Amino acid sequence: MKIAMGADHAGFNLRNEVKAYLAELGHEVIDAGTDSAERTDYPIWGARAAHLVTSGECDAGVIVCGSGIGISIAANKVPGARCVVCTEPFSAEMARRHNNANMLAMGERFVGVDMAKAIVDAFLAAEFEGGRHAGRVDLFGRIEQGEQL
Ligand SMILES: O=C(CO)[C@H](O)[C@H](O)[C@H](O)COP(=O)(O)O
Repeated sequence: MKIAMGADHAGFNLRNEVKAYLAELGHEVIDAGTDSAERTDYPIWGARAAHLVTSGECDAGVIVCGSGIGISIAANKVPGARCVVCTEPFSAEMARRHNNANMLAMGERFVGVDMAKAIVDAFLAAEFEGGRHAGRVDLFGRIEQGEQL
């Protein structure tokens, strides 16, 4: 798969670990930055990674900040992004299966490297189930269009 990555300073080290892991697994990583551990603003990197996914350039995104929260909020402001913050693998699996999540966010201050790898594994292995979930995911798009459901 082609995977977009992004991180702020607080997610920089974990982003690098996960980036190397994804490459080991044979995935192609497009890194939206940041490029150093210098303090920066997470919305920039969450949005840049999200645009790589929603434009179709990448198949999925993995983004990291201190908690995963701020950068996921930023990613979800980009129409078409469905980003979830996960601290354990089962949430990552369910986010794919039921919500067709296309981006995963994690917090370097919350999860260690081994847990992050397990979360990524679960996220990438799971597939959207469609069926009753498809209409609900379609509603996300209608909300983005400004429709009041
Ligand atoms: O956005 C966050 C919290 O929702 C991230 O954890 C940021 O990485 C964090 O806020 C950065 O904090 P810092 O004190 O500037 O390192």
